[in-house]
Amino acid sequence: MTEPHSDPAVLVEHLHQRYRTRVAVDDVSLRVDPGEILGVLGANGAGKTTTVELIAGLRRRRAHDRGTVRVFGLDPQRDRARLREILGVQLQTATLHGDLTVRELIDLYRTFYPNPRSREDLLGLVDLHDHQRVRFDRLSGGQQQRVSIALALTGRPRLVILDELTTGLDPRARRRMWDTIEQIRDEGCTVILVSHAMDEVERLCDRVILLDKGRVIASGAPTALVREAGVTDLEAAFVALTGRAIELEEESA
Ligand SMILES: Nc1ncnc2c1ncn2[C@@H]1O[C@H](COP(=O)(O)OP(=O)(O)OP(=O)(O)O)[C@@H](O)[C@H]1O
Repeated sequence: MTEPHSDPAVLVEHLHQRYRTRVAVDDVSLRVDPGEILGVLGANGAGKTTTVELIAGLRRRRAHDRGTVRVFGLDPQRDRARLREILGVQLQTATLHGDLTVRELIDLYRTFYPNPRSREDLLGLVDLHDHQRVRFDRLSGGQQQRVSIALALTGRPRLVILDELTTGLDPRARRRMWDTIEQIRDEGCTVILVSHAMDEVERLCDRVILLDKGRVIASGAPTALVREAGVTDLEAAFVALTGRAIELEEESA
């Protein structure tokens, strides 16, 4: 592979994160180039959420947590305010004001950014025009998830981090979200996608990293990983590389 020439969107070097005695992230290094979609794969407990939350500046680092993270040159710990202007995050545990309607939530988020997407645009991206006057806490789980994706995209982020983009969405909504991700990538947005869904990763991701017990055990284009593992699809490559199916819980250390 030739060396990319542009400055990286995300550069992670020798990242470690420990919770008491448990090592969650163990010497992870990765690079995401502008406009790329990077997939982060791994079994439950592999360290995916910890890694992306460190990139997003959402986990506190202590002196013994080694390694560096840069997002468009910013340090997520030190440059929080500037990072917030260029980063959109949809996380597994989004906590939103449940008593606001979809429309009110979007309008609220639009006030946080200097050049937000229009409400109409956001409702269209996640196909929620018909539910804009419904309170968030009255929506189905899948609809709530689509709202959190819209909110992540409100500020026209340069980097968006999506944790379990389409888990729990019906097939039509999944395809719609895939189109949305391709659309924002075409607009120049860089995407990190944490996923267990191999069809989604194969369709969307330029490259993937495979985490196992906090370490990167493989990385590359989905087709290259499949070829290297000598199998026919990414799911089989995952099993060949980790020795287990992606749905299985990692045993506690
Ligand atoms: N706040 C925390 N305190 C203590 N341990 C934690 C904490 N967050 C994560 N861990 C542990 O760190 C390890 C990595 O967790 P993480 O949530 O990053 O994994 P994951 O790959 O995102 O898993 P999943 O697919 O289940 O979301 C796990 O062993 C988990 O139990």
